[in-house]
Amino acid sequence: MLEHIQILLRGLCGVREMLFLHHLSLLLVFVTVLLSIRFWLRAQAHPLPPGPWGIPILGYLPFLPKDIHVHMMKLAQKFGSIYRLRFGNKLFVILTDSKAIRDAFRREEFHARPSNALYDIFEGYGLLNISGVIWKDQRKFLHERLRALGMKATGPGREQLQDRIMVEVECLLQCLATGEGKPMDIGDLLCNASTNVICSILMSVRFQPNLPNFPNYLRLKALHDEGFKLFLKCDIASYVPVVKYMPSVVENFQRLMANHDESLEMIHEIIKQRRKIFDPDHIRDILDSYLLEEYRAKEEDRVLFEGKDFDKQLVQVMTDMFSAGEETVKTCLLWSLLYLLHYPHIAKKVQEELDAIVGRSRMPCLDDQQHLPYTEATICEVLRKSAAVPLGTSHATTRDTTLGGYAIPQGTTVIPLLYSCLMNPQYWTDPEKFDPLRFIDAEGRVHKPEQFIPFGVGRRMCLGNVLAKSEVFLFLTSILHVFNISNPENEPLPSMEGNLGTTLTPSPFKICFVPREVSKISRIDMRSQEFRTAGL
Ligand code: HEM
Repeated sequence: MLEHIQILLRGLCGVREMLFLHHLSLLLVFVTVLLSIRFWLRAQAHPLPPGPWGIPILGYLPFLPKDIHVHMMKLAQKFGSIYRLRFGNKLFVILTDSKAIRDAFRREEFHARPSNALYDIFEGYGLLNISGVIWKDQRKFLHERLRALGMKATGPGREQLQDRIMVEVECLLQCLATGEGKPMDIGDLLCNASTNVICSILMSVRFQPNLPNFPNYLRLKALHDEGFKLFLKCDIASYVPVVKYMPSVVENFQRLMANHDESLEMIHEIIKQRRKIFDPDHIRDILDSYLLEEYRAKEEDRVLFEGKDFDKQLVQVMTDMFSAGEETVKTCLLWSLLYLLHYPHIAKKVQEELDAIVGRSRMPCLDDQQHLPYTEATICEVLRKSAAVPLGTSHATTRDTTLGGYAIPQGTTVIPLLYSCLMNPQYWTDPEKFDPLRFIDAEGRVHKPEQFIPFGVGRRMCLGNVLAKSEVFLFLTSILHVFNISNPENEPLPSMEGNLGTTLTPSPFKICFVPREVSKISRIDMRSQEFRTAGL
C-alpha cells in the first residue's frame, strides 16, 4: 500500500518534494507519538476519579435507588471521597467529605452552576442558577442588602430581622393555642409562617387566611410544589438524549415552563404595584433596594444589567430567594418537632435552659442565643441529622482542572454530598442517634466539627444561613417556651424516615401542643397586621 502511494507520489512530484513530504510525514508521526505520550502521562498523573460502571446510553441511572443520598454515601466506602458517576451522557463527580468539598469550592473554577436545556429556562437570570460575573455582583448586592435589613450573626440592627420573624412566631403560637392540645398536622402552618418571613424581607408581603391575597399564596404554593416535582423529573430526563424527546417528557417540560411563567407573572404583578408607590427615601425590603438601584441608574443616566432585562432579573431573584428560603426552613422546623417527640427528655432540657436563662416573664430573643448552649447544640443536631439538603446544590466546572490528584474536565457536574458529611459513621459516632451533646465540648461550649456543613461551604454557600438559623431558633424556642409537645395518645410515634425531593422531608405527622403556664409570660405582643398588608 505504502509502495503504491510512493510510486504515485513519485509520478506527481520531483525528488526534492518527495524528500520534503517524507520529512513532513516523519515529523507528523513524531508529533503524534509525542502528544500521545504526553496525554498518557497526564492521564497517569491525573486520571479521572474512580467510579462504578454503568450501561451504555443510560450510564449509572438504572442503578440509582430511591434513597440516592444513602446509596451515594455507601459508594464512597468503595471509591473514596471523590468519585465519578455517569448519568446518561453526563459526567458527575461526587464529593463526600468536607475536606474535598472545601478544597473544590474555594476555587473559582468550581463556582458555576451546571448548564443544560433545563437550567436554560432561567435564561441566565436570578441568583441560584446563574454563574460568572453577574452571579458575583448579584450575590454581593443581596448580601449587603440583607445585612442592612438585619440579617447578621452579631452586632446591632438584628432587631429588624427579629421583629419580622416574631410577627410570624406570634401568629403561629396563636394558631397552636386554638388547637387546645388536640392532635394537629402543622405542615401548612409552618409553610405559611416561613413563606411570610421570606416574603416580608423580599417585598413586605404576608399571607394569612383572613387576608384578601390568601388565594394568591395558595396558587403560588401549588405552582412551586408542582414545579419542584416536575423539575426533578425533567432533570433526570435531560441527561439522556433519547429520553428527552419522548412525548411524556416533552409534556412535563412544557408544563414546567407554563408553571414557571405563571409564578413569575404573579411576582411581576407585585413589582408593578410597588413601582407606583416607590419612595427612594423609604427602603423597606429587597424589592425597594432593587427599585432604588433602578432609580439611581436613571438619575445618573447609567445602564443597569447591560444587555439584560432588569424586570426579568428582579422577578427571578425574588423567585429564587422565595424557593430557597421557604421549603428549607419549614422542613427543618418539622424535623425539630419530630425529633423532640421521639426524644422528650431533650425537649425538657431545652425548656429548662430557656426557663433558667430567659425566664418565664418574656419570650426568647436573638440575644439569648449565645447564652443557651444546649438549645444551640440541639438546633445543630437537628441540622445535622435532618440533612435537609442531602445532595447540596450542584456546581459545575468552568475549565479542565484537578482535585485530590484526579482530573475534573470542564463542564463536569459536581455534587457536594452533604448527607455524607453530616451522617457518615466515619465522622460521627452513632450518627443515627439524635444527641445534641456531640456539639458540646468539655468546657460546656458549643463546638462545631469540620464535617458540620449543612449550609454548604465556600463563596457559594447558603446566602440565607443567618436568616435560617434565626428563624429556626425563634420559632423552636418560642414554641417550647409556651407549649409542651407530645405525641397523640395511643398513637405510634411518627416515622423518622425522610422523603427525598429537593429537600429531605418527613412524612406528615400529628402533634399535640399543650400550653405551659402561659399566664406567667407577658401577653404575646400582636403587632398591627396593617403595616404588613400595606405593602401589597
Ligand atoms: C435550614 C435552612 C436552609 C438550609 C439547610 C440551606 C442550605 C443551602 C445549601 C446547602 C445551599 C447550596 C450551597 C452551594 O451551592 O454550595 C444553599 C444555597 C442558597 N440558599 Fe440556603 N438553606 C437554608 C435556608 C435558606 C434561606 C432562609 C434562604 C433565604 C434567603 C436561603 C437562600 C439561599 C440562596 C439564595 C442560595 C444560593 C446561593 C448561590 O447560589 O450563590 N437559604 N442553601
